[in-house]
Amino acid sequence: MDVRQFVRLGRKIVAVGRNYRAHAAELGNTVPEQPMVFLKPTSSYVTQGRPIVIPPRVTELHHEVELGVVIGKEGRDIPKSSALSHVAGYALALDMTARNLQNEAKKKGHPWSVAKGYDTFCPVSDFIDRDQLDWSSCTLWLKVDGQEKQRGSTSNMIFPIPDLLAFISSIFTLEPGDLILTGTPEGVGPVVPGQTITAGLDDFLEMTFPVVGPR
Ligand SMILES: CC(=O)CC(=O)C(=O)O
Ligand SMILES: [Mg+2]
Repeated sequence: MDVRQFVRLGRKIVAVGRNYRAHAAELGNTVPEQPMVFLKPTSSYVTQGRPIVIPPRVTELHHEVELGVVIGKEGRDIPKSSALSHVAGYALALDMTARNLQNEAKKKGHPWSVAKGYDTFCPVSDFIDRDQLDWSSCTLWLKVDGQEKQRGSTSNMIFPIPDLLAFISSIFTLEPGDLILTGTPEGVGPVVPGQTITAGLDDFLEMTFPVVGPR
């Protein structure tokens, strides 16, 4: 299985919010008592070689670098103890967020689908086989025009991957090709047309996406 397959197969993108204390704090949010889950459409996928597009209504587009978990085996009500056997591998992903629209939605108690769901709002790296990565302690980093904005270790997740898969599969059947976004560490911030985002996992993987304005 490689990234083309999970993008093609990808039935769901299930994202988790506020899974790092320092990120919840930087946006003035409380830490959730159970994983906070939302969906992004698979039409938001974009792979390297294509740009992230800022839509006209979006006045503040934020980067959120996240570890993505690619599901390899179907499961429902998966116990934590066997959750990792459902993982085919990983991908680095950006949960691009229209923060102005998310802030409006939060005030009104509306869902985040619009703020999180535009085309190109889920840039992803190549697929990483599960044997190649220690998911429990890898470093996610992100630079804008070469300047570091985010750096955090997956060891700081409030809900680690087995807990996330157990919780999410109590709601949705997890299917091969699903991508789980595991939340972002601190340092989120805006990007504007003309900038370039580079993000990586330790010095093991790197991906680059230019940012462009409305088309
Ligand atoms: C405030 C958010 O957008 C939550 C989120 O997506 C996260 O990664 O945390
Ligand atoms: Mg996020």
